[in-house]
Amino acid sequence: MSAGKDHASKVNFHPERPIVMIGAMAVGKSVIGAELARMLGLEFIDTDQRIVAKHGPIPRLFIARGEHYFRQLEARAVASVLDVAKPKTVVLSLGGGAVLDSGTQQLLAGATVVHLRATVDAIRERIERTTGRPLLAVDPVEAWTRLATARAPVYARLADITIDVDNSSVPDVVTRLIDILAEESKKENTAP
Ligand SMILES: Nc1ncnc2c1ncn2[C@@H]1O[C@H](COP(=O)(O)OP(=O)(O)O)[C@@H](O)[C@H]1O
Ligand SMILES: O=C(O)C1=C[C@@H](OP(=O)(O)O)[C@@H](O)[C@H](O)C1
Ligand SMILES: [Mg+2]
Repeated sequence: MSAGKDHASKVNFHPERPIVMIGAMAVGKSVIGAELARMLGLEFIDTDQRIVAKHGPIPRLFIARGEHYFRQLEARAVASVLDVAKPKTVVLSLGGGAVLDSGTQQLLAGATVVHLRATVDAIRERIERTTGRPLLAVDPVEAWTRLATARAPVYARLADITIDVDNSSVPDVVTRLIDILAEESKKENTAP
């Protein structure tokens, strides 16, 4: 048995709704979402990965078709998972800007939404060295700060759970998150 299943069975946590990871660019939605899914024995879906698999790299899409087109693909990718009669209990990681779509915002009401939150200092190195995010192509630290600040109220409004990820390893964040999810689900199940 994997360590993941072991931990999950110890906390006896079986989610009833999809778990959706939101937050600013590079905070860890993709890697933490994937690890959370592995630990819980659930399917993992990343909307950006789905778009790239079907349409090619995001920077090229932004240049060839524009950001608006990308946002339509993104909203459709979210809807294909959440806008169905009985959404599967998957872990779904979104891109940082996906939550700006009003249809996506409505669909998130049927999910457990996890907001991963980081300060710019904690992720400065990541956004300076990585490529592949067209919105961070020029002056990444300034661009990240501007977008993260503008979107922060949306993340806060949509989140059921907010986790500060600064100075925490991926396994640490996942362990904390599973404990919180299990605790929340216990509260829901024992509520009068
Ligand atoms: N808690 C963490 N500790 C160290 N590195 C991390 C952590 N979270 C994410 N990373 C790294 O930061 C980069 C961005 O992570 P990613 O999951 O792609 O972020 P997002 O999907 O939020 O944009 C990746 O290289 C990833 O391995
Ligand atoms: O915040 C954004 O607008 C974006 C975030 C990216 O995903 P990550 O948040 O996973 O980096 C990706 O969807 C695209 O480059 C646009
Ligand atoms: Mg990602």
